[in-house]
Order: sequence, then C-alpha cells, then structure tokens
Amino acid sequence: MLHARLEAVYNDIVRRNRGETEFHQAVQEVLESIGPALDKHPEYAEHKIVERICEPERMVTFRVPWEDDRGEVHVNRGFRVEFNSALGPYKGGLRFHPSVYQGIVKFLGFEQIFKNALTGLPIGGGKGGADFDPKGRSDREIMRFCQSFMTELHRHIGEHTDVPAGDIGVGGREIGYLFGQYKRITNRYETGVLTGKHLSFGGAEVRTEATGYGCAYFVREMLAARGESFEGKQVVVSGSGNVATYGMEKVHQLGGTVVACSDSTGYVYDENGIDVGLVKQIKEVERERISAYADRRPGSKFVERGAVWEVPCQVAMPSATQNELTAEDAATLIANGCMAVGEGANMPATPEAIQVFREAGVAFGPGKAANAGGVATSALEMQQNASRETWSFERTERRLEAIMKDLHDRCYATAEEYGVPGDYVAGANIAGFTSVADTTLRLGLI
Ligand SMILES: NC(=O)C1=CN([C@@H]2O[C@H](COP(=O)(O)OP(=O)(O)OC[C@H]3O[C@@H](n4cnc5c(N)ncnc54)[C@H](OP(=O)(O)O)[C@@H]3O)[C@@H](O)[C@H]2O)C=CC1
Ligand SMILES: O=C(O)CCC(=O)C(=O)O
Repeated sequence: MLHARLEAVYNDIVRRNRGETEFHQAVQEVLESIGPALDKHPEYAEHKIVERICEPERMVTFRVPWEDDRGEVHVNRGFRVEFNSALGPYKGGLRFHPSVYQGIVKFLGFEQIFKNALTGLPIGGGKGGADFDPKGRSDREIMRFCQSFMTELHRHIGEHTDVPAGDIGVGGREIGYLFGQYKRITNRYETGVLTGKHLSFGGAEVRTEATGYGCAYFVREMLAARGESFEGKQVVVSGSGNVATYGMEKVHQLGGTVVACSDSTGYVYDENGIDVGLVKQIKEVERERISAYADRRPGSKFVERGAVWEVPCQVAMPSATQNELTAEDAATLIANGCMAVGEGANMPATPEAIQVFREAGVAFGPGKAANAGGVATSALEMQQNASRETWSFERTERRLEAIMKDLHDRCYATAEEYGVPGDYVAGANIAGFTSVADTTLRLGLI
C-alpha cells in the first residue's frame, strides 16, 4: 500500500517512464516502505525529495559498433545512468546481457543509490551496460566490444565523477579490456576510474569474492538475530556466476552445505555439497554450462530447465537475476522448511514472493542490503587507489565483514524504530532513503 502522497508521485513516474516495468517495480518497492519516514520528516515532501531522487541526474545512450571474427559488423546499444551523486561519485556496475534496455539499467541504478548509502561509504548511485550477448563470443570479440564500448563511455566517467565496475557478463577479463582502452585513449593511468580490476593494475583483494561473501555474512547475521546459525543447514543458491560462486564458498566456510546451484539452462543437485572448485573450473575457466558439473561429479544430477527452488533447504540465496523467484517458488521453499532468504542478486524475488515470505515470517534480506558487500569493497578499492596503498586479503575481508554486520544492524534497528521489527525490506529502504534525503537537503536545490 502506498502512502496517499506517494501514490500520485508513483503514477507520475509510471507515466513519464513508459514501459520500464523493472524500474517501476524497484520504485514501488521503495515508495511502499518510506511512508513513515515522510510522516516523520515533512521537509522531505516540502522539498520534493522523493521526486528528485526518482529522476536520474543524467543518462547517456550510445552506439557500440564492433566487428566479429568473420569481419561482420554488429551494432549494440550502450547505456550509463548517473542516478544520484548526493553522497559521492556515481558508482555501480556494467551489465552485458541481451535483455539490457533502459528500464533494466534504471532499476539497477535506482537500487544502487540506496544500497550504496547503506554501506556508509561516500558513493552515489549509477549503473550501465549494453544489450550485447557475450555467450559464445571469442576472447578477441569480447576485447573489441569492450574497446568500442569504452571509446564512448570514457567521456562520462572518472575517479571523481563516475566509477563503473562489473555485473552480469562483466568480470575481471572485461574490466581489464575496458581499463586498457580508457588508459589508451585518455593517456591517464587513472586506476580509480573502474573497480574490480586485476591486482596487477590497481585491483583490490577480496573484490572478486566480496558480493557473495558479503551476502553469506548478511544471512549469518539474520540467522544470529533469531538464535540460529549456518551450522548444519542445507542451502540452495541460484546462478553459478560471480555472486553465486563466492556465496557458496563462504556458506561452506560458515558451516552450511550448499546442495544446489544453477545457470540459465537448469540446476545441479549434489547432496554431498556443491564442489565450489569444480564450479569455478567450469564457469570461470572453461566458460561452460553448469550441466558439465553433473558429468564430472559422481552422485550429482542435472535437472534441465528446473527451478532450483524445488530443492529442500533451510536457507535460499537467489544470486542470478531479477524476478527469478516467484510467489509459487516462495511457497515451495516455505513448505520445504526455508527460514531465511538473502538476495545475492538485484531484485530476484518478485513483490508477490516477498509478500509470501513476509507473511510466513521468513527472514528476508533484500538485495540492496544483502548484496552490498560488492560495492562496499569497490569503495575500499577506490580508497586504496586514492592513497596508493594495497591492503592484505585478511585486512580487507575483516573490513567487509564489519561493514556487513553494521549494515545488518542498521536495517534491523531502523525497522524496529519505525514499528516493523524484523522487516529488513522496510529497514533497508528507510535507512538508505533517509541518508540520501538528509544529504540532499543539505546540498540545496540540486
Ligand atoms: N558482481 C557483483 O559484484 C554484483 C552483482 N550483483 C547482482 O548479482 C546477480 C548476478 O551477478 P553476477 O554473479 O555478477 O553475474 P555473472 O554474469 O557472473 O553470473 C550470472 C549468473 O546468473 C545466471 N543468469 C543470468 N541471467 C539469467 C537469466 N535471465 N535467467 C537465468 N539465469 C540467469 C547466469 O547463467 P548463464 O551463465 O547461463 O547466463 C549466471 O549463472 C545480478 O543480479 C547482479 O546484478 C549484485 C551486487 C554486486
Ligand atoms: O562494485 C560496484 O561498483 C558495482 C556493484 C554493483 O553493480 C551492484 O552492487 O549491483
């Protein structure tokens, strides 16, 4: 239910951003939570803070022409949404996936504003990408695409302006090619312009692991708030990319057992616990389908096109993509004994699924809180680049762990303060929103 004042604001956003359904969904989720904050702070309405936060500061859309290995020319569309810089330079990843369009980039950029605010670090919100499908493309084709993409993007980014990183389809390899082209055309060895870099050119320890590790830490805190732990729990993770892989690794270190993970073709079930080393070999090194896991691991099986949520578990960590977990999936998880869900991905549970979890009293950590460890560690990478320091793996991981605990406690305390104890969605939305709103007020009419 939307606060009366916010209903008009939301309807206007839908009217002015036609067809951008994912963006509408992300806005609605935040607006549904922040009514009590508007009641408490009439100055937000007076200064039209919600209207200002929901309108991107700037958006660029651009042509990305590139040539494949046979010499055929292709044209893709690139995007960067610079959504909000109240708290710091725009910060957020780049997604290369055929589904990318303005509505997806805007939903991701919008989420990023509040997520970044929750980290307590000085970063604003942005996001970008292209409707390019990297699947099946050679290394040379990926390089040419990244070079063409950066040939336009470089005009808009900089360590004090806008700092992209990876997301779906953009990992260490792509960040390397993007940084190489940035350096070449600007003649600046400006390491702080991108994060997720290799250690050899300004990268930070733990950034690769950070989103998945952070999500596992967040779930550990939610479980601890209920007197529970990962010890002896069966866990199901969707996806088998960056977030899923390192989420699984940390769950195992914390005493849980991940019994299933997936990719866009189906899921693998392994009752002995997913062998994360094998997943890394198949997905990171060989860039193969997850079905290869079942071919190589005795006792496991591959379920083609199956939904990983049908596997019984006590903890679920959706870590693939938006709207991948429906109300029906939520009901199945609950019937099988699921007590906690941590969103490794951005907006993976539909609004209806979240409602089912809420009604059943499942501990539900929304993506903007549970997966904030990645961008938080990116901010630590920026800090190291600025001071020309390199921190050890242990030191960086300790910082990440402390950030995730603080973030959990802040969402928890905010939910209590606003009369909705245990509601991490409300806690995250209100805490993130009020940080940005208060700073916006201090900065005047911007
Ligand atoms: N990387 C990061 O630091 C952060 C990422 N996130 C979010 O986490 C999620 C995963 O990102 P990341 O791990 O980096 O991406 P990757 O590209 O490394 O992995 C994505 C995984 O999700 C699967 N997937 C992607 N799209 C779909 C789809 N439409 N249907 C089913 N499966 C799909 C992929 O399967 P397949 O290989 O078959 O395509 C793959 O297993 C995204 O929502 C991203 O926005 C959030 C915070 C930070
Ligand atoms: O590290 C970053 O800047 C990007 C992280 C990201 O894209 C996300 O949090 O969704």
